[in-house]
Amino acid sequence: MMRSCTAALRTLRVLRCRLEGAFPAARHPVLARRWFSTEKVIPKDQALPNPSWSKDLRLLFDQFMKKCEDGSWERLPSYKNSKLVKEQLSQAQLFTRGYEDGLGFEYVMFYNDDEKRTVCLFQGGPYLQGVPGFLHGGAIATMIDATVGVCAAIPGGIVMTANLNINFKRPIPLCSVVVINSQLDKIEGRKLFLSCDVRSGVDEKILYSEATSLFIKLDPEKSLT
Ligand SMILES: CCCCC/C=C\C/C=C\CCCCCCCC(=O)SCCNC(=O)CCNC(=O)[C@H](O)C(C)(C)COP(=O)(O)OP(=O)(O)OC[C@H]1O[C@@H](n2cnc3c(N)ncnc32)[C@H](O)[C@@H]1OP(=O)(O)O
Repeated sequence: MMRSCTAALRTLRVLRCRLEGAFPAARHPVLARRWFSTEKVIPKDQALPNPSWSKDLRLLFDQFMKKCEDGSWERLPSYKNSKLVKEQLSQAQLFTRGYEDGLGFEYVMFYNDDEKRTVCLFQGGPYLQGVPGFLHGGAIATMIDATVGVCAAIPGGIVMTANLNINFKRPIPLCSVVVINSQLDKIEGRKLFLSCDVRSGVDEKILYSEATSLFIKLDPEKSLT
């Protein structure tokens, strides 16, 4: 337990250094305060298997962890209640991480720096229902946004979604596992263009959705509000 906490803290410190390096956040007054508070962090990595994960999600997770062994891919940890926010926002947490295990968004992301790709393994739980038996389109859009967002933020620093275009081709059964595969296509000044597809987990035979997106690197001189 002690060892895993220390390892988690070390990973968090490394991630923070990487984010600080990648993000000129220190120069953006509002976001820097929110993201890089020096308050003690209480880590709970939710991007790790829990009992709600299906056999397919576990299998894909294990396959990607194998790909991490040679360093080409890395798993991106997630921290609930990680005190990345100041006191007035202490109730705030990442939208996708606000559910009990298995009920909402269960996912883990992996990043490949050489290929500028992010893959998200996602299992959408029963609280994400839209049409009975299927995932709500907003939940799918959320996970697409989160995946391409991470794919943009790692090379791009502090970015926000300016445009997200999704074609929903097939409905995604509730509680099934899908693979969201995103890549950075091009950078033009502050603009980052990304694309992604969503396919059925394990066999990847069913193409559920396709999306393109535009992320904009925030200009530290401009106010967000
Ligand atoms: C991504 C998160 C990083 C955080 C990482 C930290 C921890 C990781 C943990 C979790 C990660 C979770 C990831 C979640 C991702 C979720 C991301 C979001 O959902 S963001 C919320 C939704 N988006 C918004 O609310 C943005 C609202 N819009 C704006 O605030 C602004 O429009 C702007 C996007 C900031 C851009 O404004 P700005 O003034 O800076 O730029 P300009 O308007 O001057 O435009 C610059 C350039 O871009 C062109 N542009 C702008 N918008 C569009 C558009 N919609 N379509 C096409 N082109 C656009 C504009 O024309 C300019 O072009 P040019 O320079 O050629 O003239």
